[in-house]
Amino acid sequence: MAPKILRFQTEEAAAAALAKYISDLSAKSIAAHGSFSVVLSGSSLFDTTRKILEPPYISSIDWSKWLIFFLDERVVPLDHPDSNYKLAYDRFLSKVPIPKSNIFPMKENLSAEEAADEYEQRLKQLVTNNTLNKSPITGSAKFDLILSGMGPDGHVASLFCWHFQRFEKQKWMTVVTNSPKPPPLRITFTFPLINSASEVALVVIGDEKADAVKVALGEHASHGYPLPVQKVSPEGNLTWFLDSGATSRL
Ligand SMILES: O=C(O)[C@H](O)[C@@H](O)[C@H](O)[C@H](O)COP(=O)(O)O
Repeated sequence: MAPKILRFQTEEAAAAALAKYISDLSAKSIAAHGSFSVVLSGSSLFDTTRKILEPPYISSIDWSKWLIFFLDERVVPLDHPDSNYKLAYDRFLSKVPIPKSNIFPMKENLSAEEAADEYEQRLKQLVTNNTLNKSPITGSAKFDLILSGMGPDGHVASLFCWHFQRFEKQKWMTVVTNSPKPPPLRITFTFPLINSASEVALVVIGDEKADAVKVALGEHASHGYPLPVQKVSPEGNLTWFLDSGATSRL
């Protein structure tokens, strides 16, 4: 399906639209199957998700039905300043009544390979016991929503331009040992898992993202050696949330 490209004059307007989009999807998913599975990336995403913590959403959303997963994680303890879990907890999860048992961080104190395998097995188990939906096309977990940022180089999750992990076809999770964005050791969803989702929102704010947005969405969008973000093509819907900085080169 063609992506929906939402352009906003200001980051404030993008944040307001993102909060409504998340809230609507939460209500729709809970009505359809009793839960809302949400995958979070890291970094600046939590600036733009801030309005979900404000009225009316903070009290209208049924937080008890949310299930939280992590798109990528740095291989550090969960209370380390570099941890995506810690960032999500500090900026978002600690402020809403999502039951702790509904939050699925990657395991600490394992090697990167062990932690990636363990997370993949845990996701498979959650599909088997019907906690997570399953894609009828790929057989992968089918998340209700993946909320992802994009790096200035067009990376998503920890899938980077010149790294082989972006071509993974089988595994749901993989390891990156030399991330150009520090820290270097990471665990990440692969494209087969990302693209099995019902909805992916790409939240891209600021003019340092404008070049990659131009490559991905511009009139002469490159198809030669696509940026990782250009490989985001979910079974369901893809929605871009962009501010005027990010679209300044379109
Ligand atoms: O581990 C991380 O850093 C993130 O999960 C990563 O994939 C992030 O979404 C992009 O790097 C964009 O980050 P910014 O929004 O800060 O540019």
